[in-house]
Amino acid sequence: MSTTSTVTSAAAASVAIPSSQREFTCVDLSDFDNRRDEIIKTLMGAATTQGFFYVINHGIDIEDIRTMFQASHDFFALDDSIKAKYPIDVSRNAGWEKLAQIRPSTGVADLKESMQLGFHNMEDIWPSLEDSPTFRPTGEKFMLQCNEVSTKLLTCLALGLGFEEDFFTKCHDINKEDCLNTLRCLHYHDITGQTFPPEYWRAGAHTDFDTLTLLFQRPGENGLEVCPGREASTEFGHGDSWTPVNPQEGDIVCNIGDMIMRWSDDQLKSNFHRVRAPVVGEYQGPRYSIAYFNQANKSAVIQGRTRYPDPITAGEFIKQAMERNYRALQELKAKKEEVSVQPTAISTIAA
Ligand SMILES: O=C(O)CCC(=O)C(=O)O
Ligand SMILES: [Fe+2]
Repeated sequence: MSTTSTVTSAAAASVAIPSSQREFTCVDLSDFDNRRDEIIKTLMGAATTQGFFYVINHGIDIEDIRTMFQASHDFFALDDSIKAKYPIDVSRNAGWEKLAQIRPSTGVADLKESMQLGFHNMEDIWPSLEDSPTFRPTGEKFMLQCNEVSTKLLTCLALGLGFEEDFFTKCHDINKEDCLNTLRCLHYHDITGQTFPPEYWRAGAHTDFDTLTLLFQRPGENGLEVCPGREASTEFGHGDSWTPVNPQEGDIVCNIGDMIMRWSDDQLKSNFHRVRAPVVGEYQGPRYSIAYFNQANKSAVIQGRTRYPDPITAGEFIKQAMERNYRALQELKAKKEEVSVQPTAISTIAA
């Protein structure tokens, strides 16, 4: 398989991967209060270039991460008829979906299922203790832990950009009803022995709509790749150089999202990333990952200082991003009649 061919079609083959090795910065959060200036420097270096970095010594115990993965695994192991009791509600960006997220970079559904969880208005979406005894208590604890790490990072990003230290954290207030922070548990199905058409990915190339994503993955379950540089020269970066992101167990992979890229007048970089569908001969077993998306509260006003001085609420920002996605899918459908694109509400789920 060629690793140098240039693929420019939106439905680029997941097997033709121009790839390169890049080093990702490690942001060490240990001794946070005393090392804050050093942390800000390292973090800003990574966030203003690759937009992807590892966070270590973040304070979440590795056993807590394993416990969360186990709870996620156990939830996804339930029969679909049980999971379907908690269907995705796009207006709340919460609930369960399977083979339903279609991205404009592929035009076909990601090979995955996911369960999204928010902090408020979730009573009918958290799986009952009868259906899944561990999922809710484990998930709620884990979300608080992710929020603590996010608070440290958002504080450093605010200071690094020359804002007051609580500039971002006060807009990501999990105690407010309109908080949009979300935990997404992901399960990429076992595809052992299967070969898919080239446009199929576990997660098609995309940027996240949010401010900051914390991503957890398990050892040996790789596949995440990043294409640093929004200036990616081909459509969705498909023909550009992608780098595998393979963290050590317990490290958090963090990435900058579109919302904070605009807020920072493009200083912080939200970059394309994707998850490959492994091919026969590689490990094609299941892959589990967990993403915690920080998004500013719905009513928070995002206003840049130079390039994007026009104010926009976070709610409106996300609505516009979803509409852009929807339009892009419609255009793709019109352009490629042979690609079966059925944009449903789920095709617009955030990030
Ligand atoms: O599963 C992964 O590693 C990445 C998932 C992702 O990028 C997303 O859900 O936005
Ligand atoms: Fe993502």
